[in-house]
Amino acid sequence: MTKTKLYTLALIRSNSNILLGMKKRGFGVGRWNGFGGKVHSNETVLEAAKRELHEESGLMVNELQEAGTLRFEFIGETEIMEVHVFTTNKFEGTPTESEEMRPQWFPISEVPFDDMWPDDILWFPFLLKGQKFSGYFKFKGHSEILDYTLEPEC
Ligand SMILES: NNC(=O)c1cnc2ccc(F)cc2c1N
Repeated sequence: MTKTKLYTLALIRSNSNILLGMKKRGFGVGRWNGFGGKVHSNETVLEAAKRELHEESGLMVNELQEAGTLRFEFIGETEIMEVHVFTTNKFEGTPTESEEMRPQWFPISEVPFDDMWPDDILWFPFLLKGQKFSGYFKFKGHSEILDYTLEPEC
């Protein structure tokens, strides 16, 4: 019986740059990620996105734009990850390394897809165009996408 669990993912932009975090430990370690994590039972998805962003990067935001929704299935696991993706270019503070993440700005033209989750190169174009999206990815392990769907959402 599959169970869906809610997660957040925030991508922060500044002019022609995007902020990514090198995951220093745990799930996704060694990859450049957006900032996010699990949604707690006592908070909304938006509250969780703001909390996780601050915990992982030190940045504070008043508002986040909904960018899309991604669902991830991993072969052999019963949990479906439902990841709510947000973005903004309005933030306060300076990106600061945490125990989890080492933040770094990248020019949009130099996003290090080779060192990111393999789905990113597929949906980043929607994010960068401001086109909302919805995707589903079936993973075998953490690096092989067996199949996927990805479409624009109005
Ligand atoms: N910037 N992209 C991410 O942070 C990202 C992308 N894809 C994923 C797929 C499965 C998963 F468990 C996590 C991610 C993820 N953090």
